[in-house]
Amino acid sequence: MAIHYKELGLSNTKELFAKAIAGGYAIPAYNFNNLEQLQAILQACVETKSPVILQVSSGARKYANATLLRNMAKGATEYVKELGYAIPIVLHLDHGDSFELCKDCIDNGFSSVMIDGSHLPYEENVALTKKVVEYAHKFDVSVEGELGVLAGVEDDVVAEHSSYTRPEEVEDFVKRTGVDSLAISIGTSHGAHKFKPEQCTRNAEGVLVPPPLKFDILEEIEKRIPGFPIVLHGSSSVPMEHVNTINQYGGKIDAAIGIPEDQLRKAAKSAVCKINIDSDGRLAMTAAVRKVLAEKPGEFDPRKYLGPARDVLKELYMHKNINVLGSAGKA
Ligand SMILES: O=C(CO)COP(=O)(O)O
Ligand SMILES: O=C[C@H](O)COP(=O)(O)O
Ligand SMILES: [Zn+2]
Ligand SMILES: [Zn+2]
Repeated sequence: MAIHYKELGLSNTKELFAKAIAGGYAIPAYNFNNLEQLQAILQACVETKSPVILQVSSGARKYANATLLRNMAKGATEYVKELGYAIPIVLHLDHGDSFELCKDCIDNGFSSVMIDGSHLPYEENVALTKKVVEYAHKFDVSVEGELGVLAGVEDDVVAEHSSYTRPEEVEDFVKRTGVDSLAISIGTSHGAHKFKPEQCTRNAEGVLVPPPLKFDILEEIEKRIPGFPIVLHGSSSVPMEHVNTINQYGGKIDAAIGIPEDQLRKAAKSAVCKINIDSDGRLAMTAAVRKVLAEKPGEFDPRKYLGPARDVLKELYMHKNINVLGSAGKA
């Protein structure tokens, strides 16, 4: 039996994106796979009064189970009320790769789906995206499409092979597919290794600074589809603090480089109204777990290491909402 997202108390992206573009901020899209990540996201967003997009990848869906996830999302809308403030919550499928997967999510309470046909030839991307939009819109579910390929996970080459979005395609794509938002490629990429050290310069403090995002392409896109909601994937900043903690306590993560916060702040002020962050949360949690386990080798109660990890994660998300995306106070 199908369940509509409104029965779960969720929102689609329509109004949230319109307000974010008009207000010059971006809505956080945070991935979750388990209870502690969900708690951290919701606590941070309630405390900062920020709307939130809960992102579920197909991998997360397999990991956590579709039925449990749907009930976690229902629980989320009740939990935020218990915490004292009913922020708008979107449940979004991240990187949907087929019509069937998108349909299954729509039938199971998702209020938004991404159909990622960016790796397909243009006409096939249009056809697949249009098919998802036609189904989704019958149920008032939002759809994110993508043009341009991000380096990294999307093409199996780490941070060197990307093809930027071609501005001359966006108007035709948006018109013919009917999508509600468009993910673009302007130099971000997935994971914790977005650039090679050789691509970076060093600032006065000796910190590696990667090449800037392609804001000229973003501007060109905005000119062609004024006021249309734009999405940035691969927007983790890879905080050195957490990478160093991981390495200090037995981990080994080399040459990790993310998107500097000032670049994201600049993007959030534009038509970019959804910013995807997953890796930073993974790093923060891993750092906290490693620290506790290293300092307390006798500890074997998962609450004693996942609890502190949840607190570090919450702090990270609060920082993003307040200081980077500008979504704090907008719920
Ligand atoms: O784009 C993302 C999820 O869709 C996450 O990107 P990061 O790997 O930079 O966190
Ligand atoms: O874009 C990818 C997201 O970070 C989700 O990653 P995942 O497929 O490992 O769950
Ligand atoms: Zn993609
Ligand atoms: Zn992504």
